[in-house]
Amino acid sequence: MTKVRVYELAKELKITSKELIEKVADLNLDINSHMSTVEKEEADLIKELLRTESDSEINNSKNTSNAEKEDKDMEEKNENGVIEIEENIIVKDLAEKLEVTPSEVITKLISLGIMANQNQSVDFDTASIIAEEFGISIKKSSVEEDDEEIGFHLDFEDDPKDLKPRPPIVTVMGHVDHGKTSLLDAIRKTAVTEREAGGITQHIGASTINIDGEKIVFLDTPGHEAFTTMRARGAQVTDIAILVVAADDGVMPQTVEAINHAKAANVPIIVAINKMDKPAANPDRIKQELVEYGLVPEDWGGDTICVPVSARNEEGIDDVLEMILLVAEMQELKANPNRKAVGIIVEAELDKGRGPVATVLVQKGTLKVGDIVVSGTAHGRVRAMLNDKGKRVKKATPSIPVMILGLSEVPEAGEHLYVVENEKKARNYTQARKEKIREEQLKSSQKVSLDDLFEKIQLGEVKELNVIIKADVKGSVEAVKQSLSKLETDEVRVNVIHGGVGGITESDVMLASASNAIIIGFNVRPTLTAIDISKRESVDIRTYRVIYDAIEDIESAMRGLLDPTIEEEVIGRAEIRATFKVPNVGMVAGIYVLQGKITRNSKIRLLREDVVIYEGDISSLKRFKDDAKEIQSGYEGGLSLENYNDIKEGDIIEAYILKEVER
Ligand SMILES: Nc1nc2c(ncn2[C@@H]2O[C@H](COP(=O)(O)OP(=O)(O)OP(=O)(O)O)[C@@H](O)[C@H]2O)c(=O)[nH]1
Repeated sequence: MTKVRVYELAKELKITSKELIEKVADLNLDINSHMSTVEKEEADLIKELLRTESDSEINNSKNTSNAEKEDKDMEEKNENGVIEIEENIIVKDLAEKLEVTPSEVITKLISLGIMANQNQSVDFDTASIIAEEFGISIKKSSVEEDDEEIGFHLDFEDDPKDLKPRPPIVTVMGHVDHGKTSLLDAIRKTAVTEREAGGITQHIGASTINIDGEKIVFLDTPGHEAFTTMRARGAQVTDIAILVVAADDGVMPQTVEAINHAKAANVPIIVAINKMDKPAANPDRIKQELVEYGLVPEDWGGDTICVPVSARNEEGIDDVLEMILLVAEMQELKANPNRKAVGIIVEAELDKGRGPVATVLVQKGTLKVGDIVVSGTAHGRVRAMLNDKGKRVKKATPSIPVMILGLSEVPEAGEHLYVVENEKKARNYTQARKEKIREEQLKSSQKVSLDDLFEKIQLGEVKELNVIIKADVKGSVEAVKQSLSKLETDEVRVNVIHGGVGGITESDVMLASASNAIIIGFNVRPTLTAIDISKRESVDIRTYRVIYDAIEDIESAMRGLLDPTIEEEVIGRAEIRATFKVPNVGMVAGIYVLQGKITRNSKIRLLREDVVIYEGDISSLKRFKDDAKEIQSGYEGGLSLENYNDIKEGDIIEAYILKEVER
């Protein structure tokens, strides 16, 4: 093996032999005079070592500012001072993480008998021994997946062996007045007495109750709206849905909506048959009705748990809680509490004194005071956390809701919250999110619409066309459902996910958005908020007067044969505030324009509770006594319809024009 004399090496390095011997004294190489020899391999390493040393001296003399250094410190270490490194790490990078020079690392490596230069990699075990030598602990960083959206590493899959059971998160849904709020109250009361310590419940959007040492988390906002809003943002927090049905009333439109929302989200349903104290209570009838919607009670051979309760008398509450725990157990709800936290915002607002506050349901990991977090375009350091009893807490484990203080702005409900390593990353993330939002506003959404259905089918992006049907009468809903289910081509089939009677509401639009569905209305119209939201969420709403037209449109769209058509554009809405009978004219409406404008030439629809009762033309439009071409929003006027007199106070006039559109 080739050997190299010390003096030759020193000469090459432009130092004296004595200096060389001093510099490598730590390496225990058994060299003491200029005539000593080292192996060629050792000589190379010494060269490397001394060169990197002089490099880093130059670097150090550049004098990094304190602020920069602090930033860097935060970047590398999490709050416990533990540094995360990958499975294999390049010596130079390891030195940087440990904040030492590469030569210091190489020296330690040589003393371990490992000959590696600064560009070679060492494995985790070696790195951890080296780190220990410098009094620093390191841990293996998990392989993180790209945050699909903007290429940030914010979340990662957990190793199944790290998962621990977590409490279930429950949402209470049901029809108006069937007792959702009362049931939640009764549950809280029961739980409070059982604990014997009555903390005053704070409204933070979700609450935790304790049953014999087991926790259950309830979302405070009953109803499926909040549930669907979150799902539309890609966040599913609910593990179990409690469907409240009043025993004296039965399955009602919102009960059906709730069933369909829960089914669309694949969330198990426990039915609470409420108001059992009422003489008219008839649980068997309720069960019969539930069967029609695919919920077959257990005692009838199905798998839907039905619990009779009286929220008013606090009866049956324990059974509900027991069933929740049972269903939760079957679901095997688990999360890894020992990692950077990921959560979902369930509520957020701007508090006058405290600034932006947000309630987070932790999904994975443990959220701690001091953590640096991002959520949508908001970021910040968690300054304080309050639990649902209003008590300050230092940490929150999976499923536990906490209100956090310290965000830069109010995040949106349904948005994810991630803990990140440092403020720099947090700022970069929110910046990227803001750019992404801008981009999204520019390009149209990916949601399905009849216009691009065929294209999406061809690209293989759509295999099922999800449809929501709303109509003025139940018969139409059924008729359309049946005709639509028959429409099927080789590539695509129609799937009616919800059908109901009444106008198209915000809740329908959110369900459509969450399920990538289109909405079809018969003789009904969307409410103003539903229109706004459909625009924001890019949900395609089609309204028809004749069932045949709808079937034909969808069929054509499925086959890519949708004609270039005439499309309507709604230009405004007005409310009828008074009606007058005018001799020789008929009924005249005193109107107030709510939105947009009404023009003399526009076509109109007369709506009563979002149901279309007449479609036609305007025969006269007036401002005070004069004929008017148009009336703008915020102004009053008079209007009469051509050949139609059945108008009432509170009716809505929707004005629209027809435009030819190219596809
Ligand atoms: N008799 C009887 N009445 C009940 C029971 N549960 C609720 N109620 C009554 O039913 C009415 C509606 O109850 P809520 O709890 O407000 O119903 P909800 O479903 O939350 O109603 P919304 O929030 O309006 O959708 C109230 O007058 C309650 O007092 C019950 O078990 N028995």
